[in-house]
Amino acid sequence: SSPHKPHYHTTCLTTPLHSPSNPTCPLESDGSFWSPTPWCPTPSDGFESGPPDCIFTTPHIRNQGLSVITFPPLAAALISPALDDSLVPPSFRRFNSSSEKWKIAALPNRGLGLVATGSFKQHESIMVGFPVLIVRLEFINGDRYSTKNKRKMLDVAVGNLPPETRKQVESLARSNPSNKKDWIVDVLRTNGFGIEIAGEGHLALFLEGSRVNHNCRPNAFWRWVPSKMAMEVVALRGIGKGEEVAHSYAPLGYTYEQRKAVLEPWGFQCQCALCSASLREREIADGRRDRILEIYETLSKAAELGSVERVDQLVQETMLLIEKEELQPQLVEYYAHFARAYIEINELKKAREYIQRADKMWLLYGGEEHENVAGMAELWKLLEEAEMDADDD
Ligand SMILES: C[S@@+](CC[C@H](N)C(=O)[O-])C[C@H]1O[C@@H](n2cnc3c(N)ncnc32)[C@H](O)[C@@H]1O
Repeated sequence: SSPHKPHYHTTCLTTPLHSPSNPTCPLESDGSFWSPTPWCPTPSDGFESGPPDCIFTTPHIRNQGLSVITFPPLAAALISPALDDSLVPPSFRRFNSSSEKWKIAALPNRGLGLVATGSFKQHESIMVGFPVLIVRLEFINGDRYSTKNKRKMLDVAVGNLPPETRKQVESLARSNPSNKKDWIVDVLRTNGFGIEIAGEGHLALFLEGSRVNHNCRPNAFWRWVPSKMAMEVVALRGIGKGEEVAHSYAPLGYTYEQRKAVLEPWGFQCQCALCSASLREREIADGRRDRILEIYETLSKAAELGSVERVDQLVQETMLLIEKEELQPQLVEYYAHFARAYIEINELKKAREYIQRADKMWLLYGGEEHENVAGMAELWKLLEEAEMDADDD
């Protein structure tokens, strides 16, 4: 058989997404898959106690290779559902360049970015990308490793990648990082996407996906699809040919100051339309955003007081503010919140309607593997219990 063909047990392919590890999964020690053999620091490398983060590389996956620095069971949980390229549906393999409707182009004041070369409908998939480097967040941010050791391990992880991939990773480096020696940490901090593997935070680097710039009123969002080991950029609204595709690096709904604070690590002055609007316009937007949050908190109080009219009013006000601020993706959380309030005041028909809407939106935005499958199941259970109680009365 081909030396590049991964060896795997089919049981690994059914590893539940968020189970920390599958004891039948052989990947942790499977040298025929990881190449070179995974490397783990020991006390002689200055590493003290606890489970070490190891370096895993698979040089051929998805035609570009992947290096991972994390705990061994997490490396197995990351890769096992997505091991076999042939099991990945065509839409999740590398797009054939003739079918791509985007290009990477130079843009004023923000380096390179993604530009639509065709139009996209709302919720259409724009780009699918696979990670080339994934690093456990606490490996970078924590102090279990010295700066020197972190640098050494990151250099090895990148050095293990095929030359073409390595070159592309290097091209993501800024020309003026504050510390040139830590270029790869800088690349990860300014280009990495936060993903979770079995509940643990990691930074994932994508070659093309990392070129998507920030906009506070984005026309796109991205999601991590664990079973395909892929990130997908999806249109939030219709996008026309020639438009820049941008997502928000900051959580949607933040005020100007909050955005400024979270965007700080990227080291750029946000000049999106919302941030460079007049002070008056910014204050209006911030006022609405603050009010949305205030209602979120007030809603359960109104429900506690049992006032249906008040809950109705607050729900309507939130919907209006969300529309004005173009924060529709946030509705997914608000629908669930409205439903909880309506359950509390026994308005079960309304509660059911909002749970249905939340369910639909989670699927729309998060896909089948969205991060709140358990949360939604719990909400449905809550409703069904309330409905049974009501029937008993
Ligand atoms: C993930 S990269 C995006 C691709 C980047 N423009 C490039 O040329 O590789 C993030 C960096 O892009 C720049 N950037 C992204 N969005 C921006 C914006 N709205 N305004 C100015 N610079 C931006 C910043 O330098 C930021 O650190």
